[in-house]
Amino acid sequence: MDTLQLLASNRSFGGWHRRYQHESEVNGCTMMTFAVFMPPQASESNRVPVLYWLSGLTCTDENFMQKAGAQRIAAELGIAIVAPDTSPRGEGVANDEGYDLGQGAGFYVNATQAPWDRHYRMYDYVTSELPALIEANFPVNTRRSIAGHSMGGHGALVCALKNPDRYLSASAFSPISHPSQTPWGQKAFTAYLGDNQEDWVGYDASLLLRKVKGTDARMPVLVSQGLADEFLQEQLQPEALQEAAKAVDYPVTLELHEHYDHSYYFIASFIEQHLRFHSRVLHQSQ
Ligand SMILES: N[C@@H](CCC(=O)N[C@@H](CSC=O)C(=O)NCC(=O)O)C(=O)O
Repeated sequence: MDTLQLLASNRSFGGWHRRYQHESEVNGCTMMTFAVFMPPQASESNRVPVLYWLSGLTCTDENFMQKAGAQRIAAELGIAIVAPDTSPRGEGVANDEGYDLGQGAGFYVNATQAPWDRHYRMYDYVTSELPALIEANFPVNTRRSIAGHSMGGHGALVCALKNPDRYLSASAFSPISHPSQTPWGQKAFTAYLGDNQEDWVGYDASLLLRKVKGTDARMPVLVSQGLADEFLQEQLQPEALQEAAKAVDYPVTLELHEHYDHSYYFIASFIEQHLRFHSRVLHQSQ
């Protein structure tokens, strides 16, 4: 545990919410931050499964933990939740004036373009470095699922689709479903990955889905989308994901909810459903 610096500790529903800072090798950053909710069932003799949560633009590890209201159900279900920051941060880490690029907007990709390629390797961080750190330092097992919101909902889908051996299920609230065709995604991918759109394919969930072959491993995917979401048409386009899933017969369930917007009020309303969805798979006997 000596590589982890404890920033905060709060008792919550019989378990613990804790924030940590550590040095990230893949991001070349001394101040990566993440939060963990450890349910009361967790112990060295009862290691629990983990849901990784990826947040959206402008977020840190704190938005989900403070606003989603996930702890009560995670405590009941015996699931740990790990919420990383949305980018590397600190002096010397490239940034942009816009809220949708740079610190707070890492898009969960490995950047290939200067100046971003020095620190922005959030895909490797989320799929490899962070799980290894969590599994070495906390009473968890290797049963993992992944979920997120907006930029993070899309990140969760990409991480899951590219690593069907590492995750058992995936879910997303209001994901940026087809980022290579929508403004937030195009801005970020151009900066992080360059102008050649062929280099974007591996980070676009709708395009990745279309590459799934009949014999490839599949996992259950749940997507929740509010119909009053202010970003729905311009940025999110869940129909692209739905059509791609249909084309390759992938088990994606898209649920549309009237009157709900893009905010954490929506996430808080349906997080219990998402946690129970993941729990069924995470606790399935092996
Ligand atoms: N212009 C807004 C945009 C930021 C925003 O809406 N962020 C969402 C995620 S959007 C997609 O990734 C968010 O989760 N915000 C944090 C929160 O706690 O609600 C702005 O700058 O506010």
